[in-house]
Amino acid sequence: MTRDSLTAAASAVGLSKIYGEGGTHVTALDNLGVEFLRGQFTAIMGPSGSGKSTLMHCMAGLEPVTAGSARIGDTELGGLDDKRLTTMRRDRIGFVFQSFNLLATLTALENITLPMAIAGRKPDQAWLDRVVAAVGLADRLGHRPSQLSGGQQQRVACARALASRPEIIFADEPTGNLDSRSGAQILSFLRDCVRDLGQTVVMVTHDPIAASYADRVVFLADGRIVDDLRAPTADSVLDRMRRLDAVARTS
Ligand SMILES: Nc1ncnc2c1ncn2[C@@H]1O[C@H](COP(=O)(O)OP(=O)(O)OP(=O)(O)O)[C@@H](O)[C@H]1O
Repeated sequence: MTRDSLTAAASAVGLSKIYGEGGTHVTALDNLGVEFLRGQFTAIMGPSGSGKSTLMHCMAGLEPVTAGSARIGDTELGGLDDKRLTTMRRDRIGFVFQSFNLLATLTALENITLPMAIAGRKPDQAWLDRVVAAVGLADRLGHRPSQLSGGQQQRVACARALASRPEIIFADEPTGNLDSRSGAQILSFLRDCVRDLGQTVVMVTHDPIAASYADRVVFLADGRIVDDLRAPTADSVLDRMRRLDAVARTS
């Protein structure tokens, strides 16, 4: 079986998102189609305002779509009421944001296990040990966020996203607030989770080096997918960005 014959962890068909109405409306996503395959690390790139965050928010059920379909696995998000959407996000999706969103009063371990505690689920201890070892935080589990560096805090946020073995992790510029060394640790970690643990990760980034950790880069412009690059390197990503920029300036 080739990787491309794997099933989609998330998919969009004819996805449109329009903010506002009448003369002030903004078309953030324009009849977009995409599949994010299981066990792959996909980066989403594109100029500011091209719709990257909107795409991720619609795919994660954080924003309602205006038209078309957004699915997690076989589940059509448009068909879920608020309660089912909340449960689906909690049970099937992991999130990593630019601001780490950790609770200041909880320890690293409590932050990691909080979503499962809220869901009333017991963590799989062997898996949790593996995740904690993979993020290299075994000796920091009793620390509170203020006692951790930015990179360590983001590693806690990654471990929290992974703890419940979600079907897909959405990461919105996870290295945006980190120095390059801490950023490289997070990116290596996400890549290893995909390669070694079979995790599916979709990450928005502006950084060609960050994108080069992915298996695939999807480029957005004006709410549409305009390019799709496999096995990216920082150079090949930069090259595509320059080409797309040149096309945008002449059109
Ligand atoms: N809540 C909102 N209300 C109105 N317009 C919005 C809203 N959120 C986003 N937009 C608009 O939708 C378009 C796409 O925004 P989005 O944040 O998805 O882009 P992006 O590619 O993630 O940008 P950036 O790289 O700057 O974060 C932009 O024109 C933006 O101004």
